[in-house]
Amino acid sequence: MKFFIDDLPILFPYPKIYPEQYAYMCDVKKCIDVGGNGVLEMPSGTGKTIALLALSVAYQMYYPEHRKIIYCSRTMSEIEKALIELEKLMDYRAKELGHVENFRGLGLTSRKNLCLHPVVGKEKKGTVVDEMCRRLTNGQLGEKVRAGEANADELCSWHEKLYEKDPANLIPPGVYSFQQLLDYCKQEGTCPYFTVRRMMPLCNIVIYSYHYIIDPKVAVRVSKDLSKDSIVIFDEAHNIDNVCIEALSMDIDEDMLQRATRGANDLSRKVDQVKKVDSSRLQDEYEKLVAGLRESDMLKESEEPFMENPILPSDVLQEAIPGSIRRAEHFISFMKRFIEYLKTRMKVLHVISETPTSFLQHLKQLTYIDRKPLRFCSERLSMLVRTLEVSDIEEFTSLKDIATFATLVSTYENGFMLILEPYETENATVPNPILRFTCMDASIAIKPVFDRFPSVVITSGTISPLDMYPRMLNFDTVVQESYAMTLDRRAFLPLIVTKGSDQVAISSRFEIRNDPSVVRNYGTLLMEFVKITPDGMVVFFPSYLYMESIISMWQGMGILDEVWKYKLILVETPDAQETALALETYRKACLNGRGAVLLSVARGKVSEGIDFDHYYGRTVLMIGIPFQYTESRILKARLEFLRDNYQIRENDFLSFDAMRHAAQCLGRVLRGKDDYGVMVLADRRFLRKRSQLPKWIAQGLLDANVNLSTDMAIAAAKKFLRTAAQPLNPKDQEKGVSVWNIEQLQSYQKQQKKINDANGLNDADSMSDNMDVTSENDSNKDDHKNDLNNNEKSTADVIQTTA
Ligand SMILES: Nc1ncnc2c1ncn2[C@@H]1O[C@H](COP(=O)(O)OP(=O)(O)OP(=O)(O)O)[C@@H](O)[C@H]1O
Ligand code: SF4
Repeated sequence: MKFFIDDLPILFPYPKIYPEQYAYMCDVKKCIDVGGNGVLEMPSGTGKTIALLALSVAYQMYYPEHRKIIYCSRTMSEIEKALIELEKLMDYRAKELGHVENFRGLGLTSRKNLCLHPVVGKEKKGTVVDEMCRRLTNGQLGEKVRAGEANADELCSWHEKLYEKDPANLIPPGVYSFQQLLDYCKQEGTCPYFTVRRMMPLCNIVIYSYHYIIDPKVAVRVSKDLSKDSIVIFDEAHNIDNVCIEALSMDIDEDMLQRATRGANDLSRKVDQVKKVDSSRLQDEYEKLVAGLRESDMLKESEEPFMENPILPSDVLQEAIPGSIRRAEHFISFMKRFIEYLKTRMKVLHVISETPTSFLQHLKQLTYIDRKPLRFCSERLSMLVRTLEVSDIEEFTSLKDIATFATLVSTYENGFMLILEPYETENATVPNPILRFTCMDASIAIKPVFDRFPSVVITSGTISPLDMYPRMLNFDTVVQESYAMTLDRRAFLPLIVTKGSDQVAISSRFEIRNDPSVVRNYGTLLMEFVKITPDGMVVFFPSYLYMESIISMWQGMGILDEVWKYKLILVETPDAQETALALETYRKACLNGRGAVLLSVARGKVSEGIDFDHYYGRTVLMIGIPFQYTESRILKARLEFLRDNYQIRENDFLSFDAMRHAAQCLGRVLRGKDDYGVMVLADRRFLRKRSQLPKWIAQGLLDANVNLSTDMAIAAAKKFLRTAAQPLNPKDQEKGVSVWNIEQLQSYQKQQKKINDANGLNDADSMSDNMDVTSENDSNKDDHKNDLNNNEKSTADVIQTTA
């Protein structure tokens, strides 16, 4: 279908468009036009991806600036999905335009997923693959090989092959899904990972994970050459604040310190060896440092440093490396002293929470280590590894982590905290200390993105309340919208169940969550829903610990035996492979008619990106509200920070966070307009939190369907499932309610134009007013009284799951 938004011709690869897609595209265009940021919440399964791609590609190809598109998503499967949609779009454009455009669209994922090396590619851990690859692509070694001084076998041939190709055309124009990229590179004998990395400045669109643009350690290497007028899109951005925080946080444990000591000793031995064989190398490095040269001045173009500076480029000191760490042996003993200091700090048996400033003061008192040289630790270590021409860099991973920590702790002050936890759990008696350097301010890591790129669109199916993101991430918006879902039939049935059939209130509140009557009522709810749900059903718990305890209680009550009669029971575990196996079995059981119920946790892998479309998910049951573990010290520190600095109250944040994850779980079962499903919110407290649901879910929640008991919910769901299972009437679609053909779209546009002319507005402006779109400001005026008391203690592993 071809249509215009203002003067921009859009080629849309489907014969029909959903009204919300059109409204969404108008708003995205508005953001790009005025060079501002947008926060947009679009219902699940309403074709957000293709709407974003169709609009941004049209924009890029039509206007002379040809602004590059940076599309960031969350998981590899989502990136792959976007690449496939992009391919579909470009095929359609070629058909409509009568020629294939000169367009290159590539996706980037980690080396682990793209490596073709027969040995490295088999490694399971991403960090190991990265380190091994760095050794095989070492720029210094490459030079020696080319000069005939080293054996070519020590390098990766897939990487070396790239040097034989035209650097401006390592891969011909086109859109490549990951599979197509791998196939092409296999055929050419080139490395897919570096093909994409090197072609990024020449791509029209790059689709990759947020980390590549947010995490300074990666962004400086991968995204530094992207042009400044690029259009940046963060899709599935409901967790973006956590990604920002993780980028600048790190944990140190005793094992890491031991390995760092070994690394420092090895490095020391290497220095001695080099001194004996070729002392001029170290002297040369020293002289360069005295002359004020920095690592960036010494690296050759094709060379990558051993480690990137973990801090934001704007925070890197533009000064010479301090004299005290210029000599290799001085630097190593400096690092050793720092590691020993950390080891003594770890011996404390009570929790310590301190600011970076007080940590540095204490460090100085005990060891005379100054802040300044600490700031240069990561760069200095990277230079030394280069000078020593070390190739077994895996040995120094922990030392690298300690250098990263040194640089971070000495650079950042506000918005950061150090928390030393001597015991893993509250009841543990054997110490297992962890020193956590935690960032509490998500706006720090994302600031360079907002500073550098004029248009940043943050979007997801669940980011209510929308004004929370601009506050937490500290940016201004030009558009902030939440779209309702247009439907020509009821496609989903949200139900709030607050009590069992015996009228006992149900809730996962800490005080009552293990009460046998509550557990039994939750069990009965599950049992009854299992009986009436066809095929697949997904159940979400607030945490692994609660899930385990409730499952064992259900087992004792005979509930699981009853469930078993109707469906296969599968459970998500923290182990990714086990969960993948459970999911595979689940799908098989849904396909062959046995039906299955998957017990999983909110914030877990299943809730964050697995789609249960059609018969894979007809009911989603949310047992309790997935609040974070409020006793976590990191969370407490962050809450305090948000309150003091961004005036976000603790309870507002906790309930926003819980509800975004609950909504994310609910959205799993509705994957398109022809899909249907029941969404059960089983907790008394959902009554008060109702207004915090995304607009599209709240819109489907009728007053008659809140505050239900189990039997009432079952009656409502039974009726709904019976009606929704009837075949779709194609005539319904022709009414122009939930889909528009071109005539319906044009007639809508004409009507809009008339209204606009009368009001003196432009098309896009009025779209929101007429599309049942709300500004979040008025949809979330909820009172969040006494919430802290109600917030629950779940488990620390919820936090781990999130990480
Ligand atoms: N106008 C349309 N007509 C028919 N199918 C469409 C249309 N737009 C999108 N689709 C299809 O609908 C499906 C769902 O789209 P998509 O996965 O992009 O949804 P989404 O909004 O990104 O969902 P989520 O954000 O929850 O992942 C896709 O298979 C897509 O190809
Ligand atoms: S260069 Fe490419 S193929 Fe070679 S080890 Fe690294 S990721 Fe693997």
